[in-house]
Amino acid sequence: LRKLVGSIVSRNKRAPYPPGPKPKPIIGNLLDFPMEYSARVYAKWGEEYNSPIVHAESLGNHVTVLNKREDAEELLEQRAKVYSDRVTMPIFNLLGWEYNVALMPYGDEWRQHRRVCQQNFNPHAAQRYETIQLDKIRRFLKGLLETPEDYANHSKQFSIGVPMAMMYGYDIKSVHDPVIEVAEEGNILAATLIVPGGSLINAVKVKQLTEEMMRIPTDFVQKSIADGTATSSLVTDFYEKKYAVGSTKEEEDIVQNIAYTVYGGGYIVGSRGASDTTISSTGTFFYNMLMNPGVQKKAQAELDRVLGSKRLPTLEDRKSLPYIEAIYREVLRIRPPLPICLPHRSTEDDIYKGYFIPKGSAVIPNVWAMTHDESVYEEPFKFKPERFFNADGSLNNDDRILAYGFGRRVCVGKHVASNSMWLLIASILACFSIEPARDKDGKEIEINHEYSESGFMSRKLEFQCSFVVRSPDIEKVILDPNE
Ligand code: HEM
Repeated sequence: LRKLVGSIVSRNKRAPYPPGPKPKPIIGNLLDFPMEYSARVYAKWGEEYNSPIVHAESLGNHVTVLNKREDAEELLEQRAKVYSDRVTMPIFNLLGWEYNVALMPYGDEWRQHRRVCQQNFNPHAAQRYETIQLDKIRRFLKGLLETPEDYANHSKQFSIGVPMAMMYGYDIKSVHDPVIEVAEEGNILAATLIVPGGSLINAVKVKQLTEEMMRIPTDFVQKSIADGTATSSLVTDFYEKKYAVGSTKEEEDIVQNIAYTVYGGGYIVGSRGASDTTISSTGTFFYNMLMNPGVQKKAQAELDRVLGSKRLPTLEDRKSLPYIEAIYREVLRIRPPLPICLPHRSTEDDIYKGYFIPKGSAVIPNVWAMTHDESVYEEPFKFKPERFFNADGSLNNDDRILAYGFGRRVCVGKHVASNSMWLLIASILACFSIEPARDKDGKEIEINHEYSESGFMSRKLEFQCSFVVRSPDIEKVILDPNE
C-alpha cells in the first residue's frame, strides 16, 4: 500500500518535501550543505524550520535528515526494507573502495558479507577477541607508564593494533609500522580528492595504496602460516581451513574484504573503519576524565572495591562495575565518533508524517542531535554518567548506544567495539589518574578543548595531560613479565 501511495503522490507531487533551507535556482542547496560540524548545522535547521525532519537538495540529490530518535527508528528499522541502501559514487570503484562492506549497496553481495561479519562479531564470537584486547591494553598501559606524553600515539597503536591482530594476527609494534604509514598516506590523499584539480592522479595513487593495504597483511598471513608462526585471526583461520579442506574464490574474497574494511580500508571519507572510531572515543574519554576528576574518583572507588589493586579488569568483571558501564555509555553519548552516522539511502518513494521522501534520498540519522535531545538527556553538554542510573542506584535501561547506528546497517562490530572500549576505560582508570599537565615551573598547562568535525568523523584535538600511576602495586601488575 505504501508503495502505491508513494507512487501516486510522487506523480502528483502532492506531499511536500520536509522543510529546509530554500533552494537556489539550478544549484539548489549546494551552498547550504555544511562542510564542518554538520550535525550541529542540521540540528539548527530543525529548530529554524520547526521540524525534526529536514530536507535539502542539490542537482537532483536529495538529503533527508532525521534529528529525532523515534523517526530514525521508524524509518531505518520499521521500514528497513526501503532504507538500508548506501549512497555510492562512481569514484568509489576508481579508488578501490567497492570492497568496503560499509559502502556496499544493499543487495546480495552486501548480505553475504554481513552474514560472515555476524558469524564472527556476534556477542558470543566477540568474546574470542578478549585475549587480543587484553594484550593490547597491557601494551597501552605500559606505554602510558614509560612515555605518558606520547599518549596519543599509544592510543593510535592500540586502536589500529586490535583490529590488525583480530583480522590478520599481525602485531603492530609502533606507530611507524608500514601498515599504519600506508593507511595514513592514503587517508591524506583521499582527503585531497574533494579539492578540484589533480584528483584523478590522486585517485590512481589511492587505489594503489588501497591495494597495498590489502597486500601487506595478506602476504604476512601467508608467510606466517608457511613458517608456522601464525596466530589465530579471521584471515589466518580462513587460510588454514582453505589449505586443509579447500574454499571458493568467493569465500576468500568475502573474508579479505571484511578484514580490509575493519582494519581501515576505504577511509569512508576520512574515517578508517574500526580504528578511527576507537581513537575518537579514546580521545573523548581522556578529555572528559581530565575535566571531571570527581567522576574518576567515583570510578576508581568502584574499581578498587571490586578488583582490589593487584589485578587488571577482564570482561568477567563487567556486570560488577556499573559506574564504568555508565562512563562507557556517556563517552559515546557526548561525542559520538560518527555524529551523523553513515548516511543510509532509500530505494523507494515514501511518505512519512505527511512528507515526501523520494527514492534515492540520502537519509541521515543525526545521532549527535539525538544524544543531545534535552527532553531525553538533561544538560546534554555535561559529562554525567549518573544520568544512566535509576533512583535506587541500579543502572537504567537506556543501554542502546545510538552511536552504532540503525537497522540492518547498524555497526556489525558493536559488540567487539563495546568490549574494547569498556576494557580500556576500566583498565586505565584502575591504573592511572588523569591530571592536568604542568610546565617546568609547576603551572598547569592550558587544556585544548577543541574538536575537529569534518567529513563524517569527530576527533578530539590533542591536548596535554599527565598520567599518574595510582600505586606501586598496580605498577608491578602492569610491568609483570609473566603476563
Ligand atoms: C566505538 C567504535 C565504533 C563505532 C562508534 C562504530 C560506529 C559505526 C556506525 C555509526 C556505522 C554505520 C551504522 C549505520 O549505517 O546505521 C558502522 C558501520 C560498520 N561498522 Fe562500526 N563502529 C565502531 C567500531 C567497529 C568495529 C570494532 C568493527 C569491526 C569489528 C566495526 C565494523 C563495522 C562495519 C563492517 C560496518 C558496516 C555495516 C554495514 O554497512 O552493513 N565497527 N559503525
